[in-house]
Amino acid sequence: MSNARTLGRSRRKQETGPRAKFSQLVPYLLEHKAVLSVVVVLSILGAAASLAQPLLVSQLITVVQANEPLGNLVWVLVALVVVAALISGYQHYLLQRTGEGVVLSSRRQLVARMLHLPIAEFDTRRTGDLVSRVGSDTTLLRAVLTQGLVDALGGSLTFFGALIAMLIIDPVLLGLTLLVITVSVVTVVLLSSRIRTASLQAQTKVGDLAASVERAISAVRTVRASNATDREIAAVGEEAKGAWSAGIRVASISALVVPVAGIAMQVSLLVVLGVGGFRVASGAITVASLVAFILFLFMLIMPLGTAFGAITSVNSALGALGRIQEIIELPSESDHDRDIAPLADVTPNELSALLSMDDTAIAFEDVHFAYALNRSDEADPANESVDEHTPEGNVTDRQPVLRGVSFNAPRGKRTALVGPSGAGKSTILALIERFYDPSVGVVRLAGLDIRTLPRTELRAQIGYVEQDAPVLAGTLRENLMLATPDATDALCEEVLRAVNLGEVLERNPLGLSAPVGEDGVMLSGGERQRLAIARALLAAPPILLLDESTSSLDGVNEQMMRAAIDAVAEGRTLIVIAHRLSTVVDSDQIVVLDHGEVVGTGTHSELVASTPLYKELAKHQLLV
Ligand SMILES: Nc1ncnc2c1ncn2[C@@H]1O[C@H](COP(=O)(O)OP(=O)(O)OP(=O)(O)O)[C@@H](O)[C@H]1O
Repeated sequence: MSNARTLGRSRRKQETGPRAKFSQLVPYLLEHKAVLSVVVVLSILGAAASLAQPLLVSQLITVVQANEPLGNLVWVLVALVVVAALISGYQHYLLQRTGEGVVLSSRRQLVARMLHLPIAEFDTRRTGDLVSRVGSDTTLLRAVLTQGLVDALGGSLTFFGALIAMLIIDPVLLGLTLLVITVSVVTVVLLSSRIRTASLQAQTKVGDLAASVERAISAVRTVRASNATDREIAAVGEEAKGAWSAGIRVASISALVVPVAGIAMQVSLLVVLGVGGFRVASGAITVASLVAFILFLFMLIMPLGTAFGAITSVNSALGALGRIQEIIELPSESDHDRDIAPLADVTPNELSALLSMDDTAIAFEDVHFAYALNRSDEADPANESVDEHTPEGNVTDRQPVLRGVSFNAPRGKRTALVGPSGAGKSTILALIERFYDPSVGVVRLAGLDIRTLPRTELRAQIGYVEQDAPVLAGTLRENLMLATPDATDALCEEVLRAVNLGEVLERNPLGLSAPVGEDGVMLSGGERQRLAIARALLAAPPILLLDESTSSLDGVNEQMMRAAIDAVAEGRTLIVIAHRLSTVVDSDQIVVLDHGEVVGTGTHSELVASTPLYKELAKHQLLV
């Protein structure tokens, strides 16, 4: 398939967006089937109480006309009105509650799926848009129950009850009424699919807006420093305007629905009054019957009016559901495993034992890898071969990042990865963590292909210190305990001191409960990195991957960093990406990468002699 066609397809998909059917809502509703059954019973009772009222009124008129005693008729009528109102109030509460329940479970499902998505999904999706799906789209589901189902259910019962009663009273009048109603129903049905499309676009625009707010806020310092605040405000304003105009489009289509219901009401009332009056005069029906017929007419039209109104909210909910389901239906990270290889039957203890015996902790064997370029390249980046032609696009689109990488990281030793920026060093760590799978070749842990290991077991053996923003918003304690939720405070303090962060602990009276700020902004760059190292140290994994910060550190900080690395290196396999050669000269092994290829492996002195690129790097950093 040509790229142009792929692009055309993805653009079309973007315009119409993901669509949801009403049936996709059913699983959410089934979760609440007990409450919904109560609501159904209440609806039947409520409809019966409402439908009995015109009959009683008609009887009342007949009794008054015949000058007979009223008896308890009035009281029964009053009681019916009160019971109908109470039933409807309680039913409304139950539905609101269930609506909240649907929102809750959709949020839980959505977040659970999101956090299990393959890392490659996050490379191409916008954070703000994802957040907006959890926050905004899910709330729209509530309306299906509160405004949609209640009216559909209670309303349809009253509607059909009224229809039967009217048929019994006067089929001719009913025929005329139905004619008017049918025209209005057809009009509304025709409008409803347009409302759904417009609502979906509106929700997509809200997602775009959230993404652009997130973009500006997450880089607020850079934006401020670049004097770009006003431009960012304008850009966010544009997105807000997009959401506004999409909202206006929904409003203008749904505004057409309201008068249709009104007109149906008025025209049918006029017809019934006119023709009904004539039929009373001609003796075809009695006055009491006409009054009852008119009351039933209201019961017929009113649910129709509210149902017409609910069409907007139900269609908005279906638009939002489309965006929710789009994420929920994405394969999760581990869904790929079934296609790759059967999982090895190895317990965590066996894995640790294997690791403590094998001389090679991690091995790369002729590993090739390329990142998927964009979303239209829908094929799974984890499973694809670089040499394959995917159904969606030609692989010449995808730049190989690793090209035949092979090296062994010996157990208990320190291996350093060095090379120019973009050489593929961080990608190697990402493959060890199985954020991505190699296109060709194998990555082994203690001799086992890591694709045959459950990801949780694999990751339990590995500590990973990211290069950027390795600190989460929250407290020092929360950051430390991310991988080890049952660590004691004493242990936390010990690891902080081991990485020279004792001072951070002492400068705030809150100690471990001291907040670190969004992305750890309350800490310096060096402190952030060391906090991440302390976190890894607390988990005490046998293998540690460390992507050293590129930020330049002053002498003292650099010294502290080296001490921290020495502390974590003790007794474990360390693979460290070094941007400063000074950090790695004493490594047991240095692997030099260039353009995704290993161009040299050895110790510092060996590489200075054998590998011109390394010699060059060392010369630049004044090490030779
Ligand atoms: N998530 C991603 N999606 C697409 N391309 C990526 C992704 N991450 C990295 N790349 C690309 O892969 C190449 C290798 O990146 P990588 O981060 O592995 O290099 P590096 O050697 O660690 O660089 P640095 O020293 O600057 O951190 C780069 O060209 C980069 O643009």
